[in-house]
Amino acid sequence: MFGSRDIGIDLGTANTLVYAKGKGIILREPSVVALRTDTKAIQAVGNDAKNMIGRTPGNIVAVRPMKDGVIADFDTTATMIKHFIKQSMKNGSIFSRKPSVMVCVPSGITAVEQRAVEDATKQAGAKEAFTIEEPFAAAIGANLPVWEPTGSMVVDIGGGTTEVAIISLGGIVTKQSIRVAGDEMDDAIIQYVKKTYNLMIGERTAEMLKLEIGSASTDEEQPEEMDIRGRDLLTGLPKTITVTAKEIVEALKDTVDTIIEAVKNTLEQSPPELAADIMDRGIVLTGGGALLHNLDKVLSEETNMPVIVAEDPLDCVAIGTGRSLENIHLFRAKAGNAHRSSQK
Ligand SMILES: Nc1ncnc2c1ncn2[C@@H]1O[C@H](COP(=O)(O)OP(=O)(O)OP(=O)(O)O)[C@@H](O)[C@H]1O
Repeated sequence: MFGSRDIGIDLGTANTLVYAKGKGIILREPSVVALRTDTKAIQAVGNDAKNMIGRTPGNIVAVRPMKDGVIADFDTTATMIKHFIKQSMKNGSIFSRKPSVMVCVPSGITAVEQRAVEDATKQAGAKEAFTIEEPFAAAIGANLPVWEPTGSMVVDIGGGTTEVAIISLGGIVTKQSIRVAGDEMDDAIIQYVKKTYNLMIGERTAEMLKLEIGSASTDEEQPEEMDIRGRDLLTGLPKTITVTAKEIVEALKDTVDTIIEAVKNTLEQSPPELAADIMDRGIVLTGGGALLHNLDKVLSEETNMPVIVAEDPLDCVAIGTGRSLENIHLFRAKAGNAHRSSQK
């Protein structure tokens, strides 16, 4: 049973979300931690820390401990998980007993890292902790019939990773995880502006360009252009330039092509029956990257499949993680099996 105080945590490379049954999303913060470089003491977590990115004095760094879709810095990740669990307990004031917690992790993490996330979650006050793979949680959150004998395909485009999976009968049949997603798009924009205009811009400006005028292909609906500020690499002085939507399409082309390639590869590995199911139901996009203008259209043209952007794509993983607790007995059984086989 999914108790009313149990929670699901989407431990994303860009954002961490906490979902509680009956309450919905009770916390949504960037996965960022600000630390002192000398003592490693935590200065800020979440929104407060994100505002410090690129603006910290020498003795403070704002880090994204999960930046590349894996846990790059475990201790900081553990501190972050604890901070968010404690904050949700305070916010929601719904935990009169210790909750069971399901944490969604990138599918590329190792068994050791998985165990470490579970330990950190327990240390933060959970009665029991489990992990779920990101594309599986995304599919549950997007209302796909994951437990049925029918093929569902989900493409979760987050900050650090794009996870593509075909699911049937409660399991992932075939999957691919690439470290190309929203962050890589921001990076591509930084490189484009640097090369074309000799202008250095920060990550946040690049992300703003992507959100405001970014697109996977050109069309009239998108705003035409946007003014941005950066540092002129020739003079060293601040400068403003105007970037057009067409230029951002060009900057994002390689990243978009890589994502399309991953989707095609996964489809190629799919058993034919499941491919036929997907043809009927369509490919479902989740994660913030799913919101890139025209990405669904381009992907549909390239695969000849219907492509649907899930409702609330940024929340699918968190919602699915929370809902998976309704089948907590299956996770308990799996954890028991893993424990027994490690003792053999
Ligand atoms: N409208 C939009 N257009 C394009 N990209 C967007 C849009 N809104 C958000 N994003 C991007 O989505 C990414 C964050 O998505 P999400 O919160 O799903 O990632 P995450 O779950 O934290 O990461 P991961 O799945 O890699 O662990 C960021 O790169 C952000 O810039």
